[in-house]
Amino acid sequence: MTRNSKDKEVHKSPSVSTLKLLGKRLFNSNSHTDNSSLLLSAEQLGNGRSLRKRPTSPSSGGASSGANSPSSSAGARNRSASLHRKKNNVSVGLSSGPVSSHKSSVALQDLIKHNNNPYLNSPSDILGTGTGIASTRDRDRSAIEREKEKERARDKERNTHHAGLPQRSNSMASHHFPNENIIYNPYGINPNHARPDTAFADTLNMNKENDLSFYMHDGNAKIRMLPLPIANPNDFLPEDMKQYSVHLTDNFVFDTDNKPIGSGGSSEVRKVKSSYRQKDVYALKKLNMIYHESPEKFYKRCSKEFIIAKHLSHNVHITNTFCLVKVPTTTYTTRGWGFIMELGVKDLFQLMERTGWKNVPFGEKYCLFKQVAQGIRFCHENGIAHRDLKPENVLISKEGVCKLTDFGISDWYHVVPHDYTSPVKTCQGMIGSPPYTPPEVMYFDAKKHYPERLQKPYNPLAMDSYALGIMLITMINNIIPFIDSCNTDARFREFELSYDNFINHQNPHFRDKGCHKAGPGAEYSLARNFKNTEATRVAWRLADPDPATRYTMDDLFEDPFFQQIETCVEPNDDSFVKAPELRKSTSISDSTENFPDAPNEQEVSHTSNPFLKREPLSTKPRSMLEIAQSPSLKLKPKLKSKTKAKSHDIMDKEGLKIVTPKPQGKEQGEDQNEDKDEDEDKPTENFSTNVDSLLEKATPTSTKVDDIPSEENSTTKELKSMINSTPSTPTHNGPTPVPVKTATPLNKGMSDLSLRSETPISVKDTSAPNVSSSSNSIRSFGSPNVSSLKKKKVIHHHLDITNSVTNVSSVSAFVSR
Ligand SMILES: Nc1ncnc2c1ncn2[C@@H]1O[C@H](COP(=O)(O)OP(=O)(O)OP(=O)(O)O)[C@@H](O)[C@H]1O
Repeated sequence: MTRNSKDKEVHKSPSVSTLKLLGKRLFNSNSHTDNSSLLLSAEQLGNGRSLRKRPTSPSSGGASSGANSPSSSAGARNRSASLHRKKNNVSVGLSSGPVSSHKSSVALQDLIKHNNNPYLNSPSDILGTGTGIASTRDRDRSAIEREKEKERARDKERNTHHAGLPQRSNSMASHHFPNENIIYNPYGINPNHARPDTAFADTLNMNKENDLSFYMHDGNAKIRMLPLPIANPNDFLPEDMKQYSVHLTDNFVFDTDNKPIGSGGSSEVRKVKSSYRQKDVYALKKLNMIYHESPEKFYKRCSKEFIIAKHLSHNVHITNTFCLVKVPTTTYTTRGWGFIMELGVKDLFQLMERTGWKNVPFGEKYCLFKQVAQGIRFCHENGIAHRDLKPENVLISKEGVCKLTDFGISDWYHVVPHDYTSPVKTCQGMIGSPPYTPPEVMYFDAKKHYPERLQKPYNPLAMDSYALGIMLITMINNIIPFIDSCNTDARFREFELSYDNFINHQNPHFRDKGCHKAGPGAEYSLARNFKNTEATRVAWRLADPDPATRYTMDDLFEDPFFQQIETCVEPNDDSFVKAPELRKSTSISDSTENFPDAPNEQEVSHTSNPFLKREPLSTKPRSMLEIAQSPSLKLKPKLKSKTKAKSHDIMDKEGLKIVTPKPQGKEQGEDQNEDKDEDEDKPTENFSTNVDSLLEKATPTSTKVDDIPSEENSTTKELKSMINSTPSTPTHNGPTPVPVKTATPLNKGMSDLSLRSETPISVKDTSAPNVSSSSNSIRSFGSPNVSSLKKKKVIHHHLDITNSVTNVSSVSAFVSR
């Protein structure tokens, strides 16, 4: 397609020139994706990109719904996509071979060692001319040396250039996984050179881990912590999601190894354990405020993400999200909110960055791809568009099952959220993570200066299809195909051109609905490594630059190649994720006394979160969605006693294992089951201090409520009154907990709420010669939980991917998760 080129004057960032520097082979062994012949010299690299973690890039205003619902940006994170991309571009110039040391504190080394995966396709390769020239490691090294000085100068310039940018967010942070051979450095900024106002930069630097002051300030001494008191999550949740416990430390403790296991633009993920069973380990996604986000916006954004994640937490391909809790300031975290989630072993990006990924058979890659597709389809069937699909947001469970995560910019996509027959709500604004963000969304990137006429409302479902296509291309090629899916990127322009060429010269019906003729062959660089024109049809149709003709998820599931991909797991398999045991309830008086002070209707009226809107109840049987339409954010006084009584009830409707406390006066130890539980698993050490007292602890930089901007005064006062009413004595000092019911499987609880798709996905997975896996021999997972996936066909070992540049630490990190 040449449409973009015509419509838009190509704007090349000055930083693009720095991309034309170094190339490095990502994988250099003979494999089905052997790219050695495509390796380019530094001059040929153009704007090649390494395989790097992609930051999520909500627009400054968020992706608002189109004409239908312009307010849907309420929950969006304010991050500058263009800015990060510019920085990304700059960073690309530093390329080097694999570096094994994870302790390097030198900025340049960090960049160098994680930039060994440039694009391998030459611009001239687009129609198979194959002019790529291998770039030797020695050449790269010498080039790197030459670049060191240049990079220092560039860093200096960047620091100056971006200082004080109004929309700077935490997503600007440069996170470094110490054990990884690719840095998560979304803006290409060396952590050690990061501008001082990147509040969460280098949070994974172990040396700074215990330095609380690091968390308290950004470079301008602006505090990025929530002001006290921290709001009660229940005040932001619909009635049927209100929680028995809202404090992390009611039922969880931090993992003693105290290592972050992941980090994103607005969060940091750590392991937490059940207070009662050491073996029950979960992920705590600690949510961070982003720049210039008011506390109220933070609460609404996070509660929306939670509600969506919880809403979807009943499918084998969705990471279960259990609770939204208050998190205290500790040596591990700053105070705030966090999600208790199912723990993933790795994310897909971390698998793909391993050197052994190139040797993963096609069949296994397609299995992963199909699992992701099934997760996406499940989201769509449940009214949600993910909108930020990328390898980093696909977790792999210890059984090797793909699970989608990060619903931070996801949204209900129907005009009437709970009415799945209502039309699709279009969106506007720049969101997502390039290059997985499709071209129609990239038109909204302010830095690209596209004419407004190109900025048209887009279909959020088509975003997910496109991202899936780019993911498949990346999985097969081992590298992302381009930096941005827009015509400012030469490689994207080449892709568009080759798409048009293929249609014009080889398959004029390629874009026709139901056309399942072969896709592009080896003469097209982004098709070559597939070695299968059926597979290229799927990848290219999903990644169709034109959203009007792009494969929908239904189209994908009708594709014969897709249908015959064999997977390890069926979409309707039970996930059987063990829900955390909640024995201790948050203070009864805390929750009851908070309710009257919850935000009033008007305060939440501008949110796009349909759960927080009061709408007339439907006459249909009440699904969770419908129930959520009338959340009692402002409880009537009579609910006080109701809530109080509720704390003694079994609250398993969210699938959480709730152990109802005994009435006052009941002796501890009366219940044999509880004793047995604790005998079986060594009780985990718990905090002796209650969360509120931790939250209320004065810190050198704690924000005074009085200091909150006037626009937030009403909310602040309400929150203050909520938390100030919290007694100093925690609930768990009260009634003795008595286990009265075992865990209710989350999927069952949720299906009882009519949230399961009416039409369960039924894909007959049969072995196909052209996608057969070389690892079809059935092997045991060796996982204690393997029995829980009884229906699963164990045919792949998705986690068994070697990494020749892995150091000891990374191996242990891999195993320990
Ligand atoms: N439940 C989990 N178990 C294990 N690791 C996780 C879990 N959730 C997240 N992670 C890790 O943390 C990373 C960041 O998580 P996530 O994407 O949810 O954060 P975010 O702040 O929303 O990021 P983004 O910048 O993409 O919006 C993930 O890529 C993954 O590596």
